Order: sequence, then structure tokens, then C-alpha cells
Amino acid sequence: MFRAGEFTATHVTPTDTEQVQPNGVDLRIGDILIQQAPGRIGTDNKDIGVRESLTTSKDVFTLDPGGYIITYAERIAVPEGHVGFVYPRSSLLRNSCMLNTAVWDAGYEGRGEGLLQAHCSIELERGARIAQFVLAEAAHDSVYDGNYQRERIHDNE
Ligand SMILES: O=c1ccn([C@H]2C[C@H](O)[C@@H](COP(=O)(O)OP(=O)(O)OP(=O)(O)O)O2)c(=O)[nH]1
Repeated sequence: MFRAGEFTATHVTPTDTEQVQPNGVDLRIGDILIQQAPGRIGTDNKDIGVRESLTTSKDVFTLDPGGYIITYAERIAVPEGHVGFVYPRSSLLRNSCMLNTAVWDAGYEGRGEGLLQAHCSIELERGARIAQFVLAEAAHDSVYDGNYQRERIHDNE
């Protein structure tokens, strides 16, 4: 069963009332990164290639078509007994852009990332709501203890 937005909001920090939706919590753009060097995924290890922040003096990003990494502004803590999913805000896909996401494991805590595919140029403001996080009840044996645990957990990271 998916949890109500009010419950999910207790696991997303910070949130204001505008972000709390009936079935989830909107996530804001923290930063936008562009990949500079290739990564590698092997059978027993992985490397993330160098990514750099798109610098902007006005907190407005004007994106050409392409692929970009979005970091979310909020800290998420997936509670035990749950799994998280992120969906794009529909205004994004109505503008020919898509946010690709993966599974948010029970026990994960941090400020995560998504992959924005821009099929048309788009202007995005830092802090704009771009996605929605939902929590569903789920059975699991262990909790998340991978490389991304506590990523960007502090405000200045
Ligand atoms: O769209 C997503 C989905 C998940 N996560 C976070 C939460 C999740 O718990 C963590 C790790 O995701 P996953 O297990 O898919 O990554 P992995 O590449 O398998 O890394 P690891 O070996 O650490 O599990 O990343 C994101 O930031 N963005």
C-alpha cells in the first residue's frame, strides 16, 4: 500500500506545505550536474565518472537538449518496512523532458539524484518542484548499506 503524502513528508526534509501532495511529496531541484568523464560498471565494482555542477549566477538553468543529473534539495530517509519511488512532475513530460529514477531502498538516507532527459530546451530554476517522492510498504531482509548511504546529508555538500 502506498502511504499518504502527510506520512511521507515526515521522511523528507525540509518540506513546506506546498510540497505535500495527496499521495507523495514534491522534490525540488538542488543542483544540476553534467557528466564530464565516463564511469564504469563492472561485475563486482563501479565507478562514477566526474560530474560538474552547471554554474549559474541567477539560479536559473537554461538547458540544451541532452542528459543531466539532478540532485534533489531534500534529504530523504526511507523508513524500514518501506520502499521509495520517484516520479517526474507531469509538467516536465508535457515539456518533452523526462526524469529517470531507480529504487529507493529501505534504510537509505541522503540527498539522491535523478537523470533528466531534455528532448527540448528547457529553463529550470533551482528550488523548482520537479518530481514527486512516494513511499510504499514493502517487505525486506536487510537495509541499504551501499556507497551512496548518507550522500550529501549535510546542508553544504
Ligand atoms: O532514482 C534514484 C533511486 C535511488 N537513489 C538512491 C536511493 C537508493 O537506496 C540508493 C542506491 O540505489 P541503488 O541500490 O539502485 O544503487 P546501486 O547502483 O545498486 O548502488 P549500491 O551498490 O550502493 O546499491 O540511491 C537515488 O538517488 N535516485
